[in-house]
Amino acid sequence: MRIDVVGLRKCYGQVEALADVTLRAGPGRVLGVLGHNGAGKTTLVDILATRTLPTAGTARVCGFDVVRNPRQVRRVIGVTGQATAVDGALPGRDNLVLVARLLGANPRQAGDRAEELIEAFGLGDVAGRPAATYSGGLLRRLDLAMSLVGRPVVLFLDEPSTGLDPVGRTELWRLVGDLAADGTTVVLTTQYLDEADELATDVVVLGAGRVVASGTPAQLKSAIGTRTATVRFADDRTAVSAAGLFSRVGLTAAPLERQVTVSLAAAADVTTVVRALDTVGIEPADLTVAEPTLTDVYLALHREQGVR
Ligand SMILES: Nc1ncnc2c1ncn2[C@@H]1O[C@H](COP(=O)(O)OP(=O)(O)OP(=O)(O)O)[C@@H](O)[C@H]1O
Repeated sequence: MRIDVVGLRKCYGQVEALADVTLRAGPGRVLGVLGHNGAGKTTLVDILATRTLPTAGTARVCGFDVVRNPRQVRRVIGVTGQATAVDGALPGRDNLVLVARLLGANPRQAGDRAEELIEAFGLGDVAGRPAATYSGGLLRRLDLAMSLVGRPVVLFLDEPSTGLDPVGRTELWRLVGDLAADGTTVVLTTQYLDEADELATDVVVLGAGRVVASGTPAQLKSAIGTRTATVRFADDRTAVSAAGLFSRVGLTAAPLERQVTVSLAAAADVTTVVRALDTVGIEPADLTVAEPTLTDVYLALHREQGVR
């Protein structure tokens, strides 16, 4: 296992940031760590990245215990996120060379590694410019490249696409997907559920320092999420009366202008919707069924368990 956490607990004075967290991740997995502000995501990553010590429990990265072997842990991990490691006054190339030198490479090796990453991350045109002149997307790419200089096998990514435009996000997601395909284990902490939906092979949802749900996105969606049917009508008035009808037959329905969204919980399926309309002779203009997203899963957990 690349990441092996058992019964992890962390207290900051009276605050119990992590109560009892157990999780694992192997090579090539992208572990999405989700949870509200204060759920314990940063604390978990800080312990795994040896920035803070746990109060109890064990955490191993590539078999190295974070408390007993922090130096070995640091040698196999990369940390990236808010572009804090980038020196804006230096060109992108020099930032990469600097990191390589800090990791012990000689000038020639450092230059070679910088060129490899410049090429892999499409930074060739801007590598000679001070990083302060980069757009948000370029800066994120440089930050990610810098975290990969030492060829980490475990990479911690903190909200990697914050502030990126849709093209930048898609590009960054592709780069992360490629890393995982090459065997890197990625731990992704994010508030963006679509990001986790796109990237994560496994998800843990933290709530008040505990794991409140875990599994692959597909498992979570089928266990917790609810499919929805969206029915469109000719006009607002029909939509409102259809919504009332759905409620009377026990369906949860929300009208919005000419559209009604019906949640297809365990017992209900799309035929219940169609039959209900049929009994009163209402013709829908259109009907679509959508599979649940991670956002639906998260909101359901929030309702059921008060995930915070
Ligand atoms: N250095 C610290 N001293 C005291 N309390 C802390 C410290 N760091 C974190 N906490 C508390 O521990 C809890 C977990 O915080 P943590 O930052 O791990 O959550 P998070 O899920 O990363 O939140 P966010 O999404 O806001 O980053 C919170 O109640 C927080 O206030």
